[in-house]
Amino acid sequence: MEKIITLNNVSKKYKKNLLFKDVNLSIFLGQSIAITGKNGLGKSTLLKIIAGLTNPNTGTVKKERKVSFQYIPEHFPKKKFNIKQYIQLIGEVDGISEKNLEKRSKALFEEFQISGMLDTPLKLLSKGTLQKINVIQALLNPPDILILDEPLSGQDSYSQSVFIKEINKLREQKVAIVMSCHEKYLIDTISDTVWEVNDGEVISKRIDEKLWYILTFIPQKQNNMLMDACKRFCIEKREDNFVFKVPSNKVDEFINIMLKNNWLIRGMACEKI
Ligand SMILES: Nc1ncnc2c1ncn2[C@@H]1O[C@H](COP(=O)(O)OP(=O)(O)OP(=O)(O)O)[C@@H](O)[C@H]1O
Repeated sequence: MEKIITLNNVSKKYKKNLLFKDVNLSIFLGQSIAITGKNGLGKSTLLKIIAGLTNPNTGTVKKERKVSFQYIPEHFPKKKFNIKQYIQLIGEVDGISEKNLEKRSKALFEEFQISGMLDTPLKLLSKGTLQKINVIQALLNPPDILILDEPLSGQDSYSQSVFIKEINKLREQKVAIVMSCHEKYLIDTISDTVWEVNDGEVISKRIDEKLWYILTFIPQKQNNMLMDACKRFCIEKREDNFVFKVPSNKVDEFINIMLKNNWLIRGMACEKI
């Protein structure tokens, strides 16, 4: 993998508040990094440093070559434009041809189910819809590095699944993804590396351990039979509760099948082996 960004001894503090010290990390094309950590420890600040929007107090962020960035902030600047005008403007700034922009944005509007609200001014949209516009904006013209601050905040579960699908397409195109994130299942689905911000340090971990989900379901109808998919993963039955152990790469599909077959989800936990 080609290295594109190197952080050398990066430290950041606001007045006496030291967020992190001597961070030495690299970003590679095609890598997908999730920045985790408790609220207020510096995840957004680290993203801004990588994007060149905030300077570190000490250390350097070295670009190994010319790279294109797309930074998606957590909060959206509420402009006077409506959705369509805003996306057209972004297309012009990015130099996307009119025809291409029309085709690509139409498909994304449909996918994110916002085709019916294209004339709505941005200032009237909910936070979740604004996040969708943010993500569409990034997908229109994939950069070398896509930086996302809390990309799923406010998004409904359907949009989350569209987002996951689109981000995985970008990973296939070797876009580097760096996002701050609290949702464990999202990290598991789209990240290969976690940077954990804690106690003034940023620790990098590869996600190479296999993750399993322990899921508890009960059937809604007494006569509902265990279908093949669940027979494979069932590890225990406690009264009406069936406990399943499912590998992370199968968990979405498994939950969908169960819900379609009228099972109710009662519990979910994660374990590493
Ligand atoms: N421009 C600034 N001036 C002064 N302090 C700041 C500034 N930006 C951030 N901070 C402080 O730095 C700390 C880290 O903020 P940051 O937004 O990076 O955290 P975070 O981990 O992204 O938080 P969250 O999970 O809540 O989004 C916070 O205490 C915040 O108040």
